[in-house]
Amino acid sequence: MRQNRVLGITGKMGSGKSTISSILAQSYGFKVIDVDKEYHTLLEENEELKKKLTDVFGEEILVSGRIDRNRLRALVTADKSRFEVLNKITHEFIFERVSYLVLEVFKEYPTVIDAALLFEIGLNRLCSVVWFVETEENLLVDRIIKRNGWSEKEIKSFLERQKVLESHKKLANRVIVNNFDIEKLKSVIKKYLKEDGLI
Ligand SMILES: CC(C)(COP(=O)(O)OP(=O)(O)OC[C@H]1O[C@@H](n2cnc3c(N)ncnc32)[C@H](O)[C@@H]1O)[C@@H](O)C(=O)NCCC(=O)NCCS
Ligand SMILES: Nc1ncnc2c1ncn2[C@@H]1O[C@H](COP(=O)(O)OP(=O)(O)OP(=O)(O)O)[C@@H](O)[C@H]1O
Repeated sequence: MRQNRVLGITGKMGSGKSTISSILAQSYGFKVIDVDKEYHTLLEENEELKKKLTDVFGEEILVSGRIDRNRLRALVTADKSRFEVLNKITHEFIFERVSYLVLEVFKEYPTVIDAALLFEIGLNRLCSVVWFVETEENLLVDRIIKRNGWSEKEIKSFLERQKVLESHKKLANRVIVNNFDIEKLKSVIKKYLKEDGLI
């Protein structure tokens, strides 16, 4: 299933995956698959997924017939086992969608898969190289508060869920440290792209 020039970028929420993906798109012509966005589209458009989620979590996750992610988030952050059920249902759909994009839609292009849960979902199987992005915890929480406006409880719940990602660091081909400014990040990206034969 492996292809050339499919770069997986993973790491915790707010670590800088999207920032790196944008640099790769703008400066090096990569196509970007933002897995969170693809999943949000699936929630809007995939009737089978919607039905499975409402069967399990109830009609209370719907607002005007659409899945409301705020309601879903409140429901699962309050209960770990529900988070696991949510993952089990959604990851199958996500894998199918991203595989289609990589293997069909973007097959002629260098492509980035941006996903916090790259290894959990098994998307690493589509990648030729995987980079793990790492940012100091206090910088990370500040950036998420600024960007998402979430409560500290919600952030902690997600970061707790993402502790498992630390063990994925050793599964990646590289660790990118993103504690510095954007210019530093750009120069590191250029170096690693060359070394990994991606440009
Ligand atoms: C919990 C939900 C409802 C929250 O939705 P919301 O729009 O508020 O957040 P969003 O989807 O933008 O995710 C925010 C951040 O949390 C990360 N994240 C999302 N789901 C999970 C999860 N199950 N475990 C750990 N981190 C997650 C995302 O990668 C992102 O960094 C939603 O994320 C969800 O249904 N997740 C399950 C599907 C999934 O695993 N998506 C991640 C694909 S990488
Ligand atoms: N080197 C940096 N210097 C300053 N700000 C940065 C740097 N890298 C990323 N940021 C900022 O930190 C925030 C989080 O970065 P980004 O959105 O790229 O993370 P992410 O890993 O894609 O997060 P998520 O998985 O939640 O989507 C953004 O507001 C981004 O602009």
